[in-house]
Amino acid sequence: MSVVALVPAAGRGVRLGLNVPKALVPVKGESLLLRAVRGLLGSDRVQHVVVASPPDQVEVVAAELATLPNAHVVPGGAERTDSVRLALGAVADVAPDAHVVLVHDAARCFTPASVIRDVVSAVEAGAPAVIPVLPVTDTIKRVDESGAVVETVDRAPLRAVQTPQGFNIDVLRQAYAAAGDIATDDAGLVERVGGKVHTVDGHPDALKITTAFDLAVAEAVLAAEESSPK
Ligand SMILES: Nc1ccn([C@@H]2O[C@H](COP(=O)(O)OP(=O)(O)OP(=O)(O)O)[C@@H](O)[C@H]2O)c(=O)n1
Ligand SMILES: C[C@](O)(CO)[C@H](O)COP(=O)(O)O
Repeated sequence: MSVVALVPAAGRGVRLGLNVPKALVPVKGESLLLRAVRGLLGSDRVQHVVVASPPDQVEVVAAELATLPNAHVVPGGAERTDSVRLALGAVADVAPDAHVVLVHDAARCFTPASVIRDVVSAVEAGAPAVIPVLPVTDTIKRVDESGAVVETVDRAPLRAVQTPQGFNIDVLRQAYAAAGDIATDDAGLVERVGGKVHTVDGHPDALKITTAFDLAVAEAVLAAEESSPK
């Protein structure tokens, strides 16, 4: 029985604005993708990784990951949902004994190993779906079409969702078989088919790099890690 991670990495990174697929953007000389895949395999709880690459960059992405054992590359799709679906389709060949599947954004490459392990452990303990979450720290308002505030939302029960999201593989296959349209959140697809989604603690370092500001934050995180004593 093995754990396989799917890494959607086929996004264009439009909001980052560097004219290169975001997964291939380097931070201190190493791409987000290389860091994300190495983090998964280095957690010691993930045996195989299937990366969904920009379709026109499959060879580039394969070369980027050539030093990592058990990293496999497939062409991704137009939307994140398509990329995850294509990677999920490759699991039967890559890891036929997989019982747990993680879905982890390449853009969350600084996720600590402890979060990856906690997600895998919770699925192995019997949860059909598990997501890492953080409390919402901002004040949240609901507004109308004109932008006027309708109410102040109670943030106590709200959580911001990170990856890796973990699933019993049969549950994720069932959720994707039923998914008709675009959904950026895999656990949301499980909810739609009536599956229970559990949470574990996320981590601030698992931020999704979307904008230039996020990239600057990630560089600061890395610099802090490198300067902290082991
Ligand atoms: N067609 C797509 C779109 C996104 N992703 C991946 O899904 C993750 C989350 O998407 P996001 O952060 O929105 O990335 P981009 O789509 O690249 O960003 P943008 O919308 O700014 O272009 C990323 O790892 C991205 O590579 C993917 O595999 N296939
Ligand atoms: C899965 C996810 O990372 C959870 O925050 C997120 O939903 C990815 O897609 P999005 O386009 O950034 O919403």
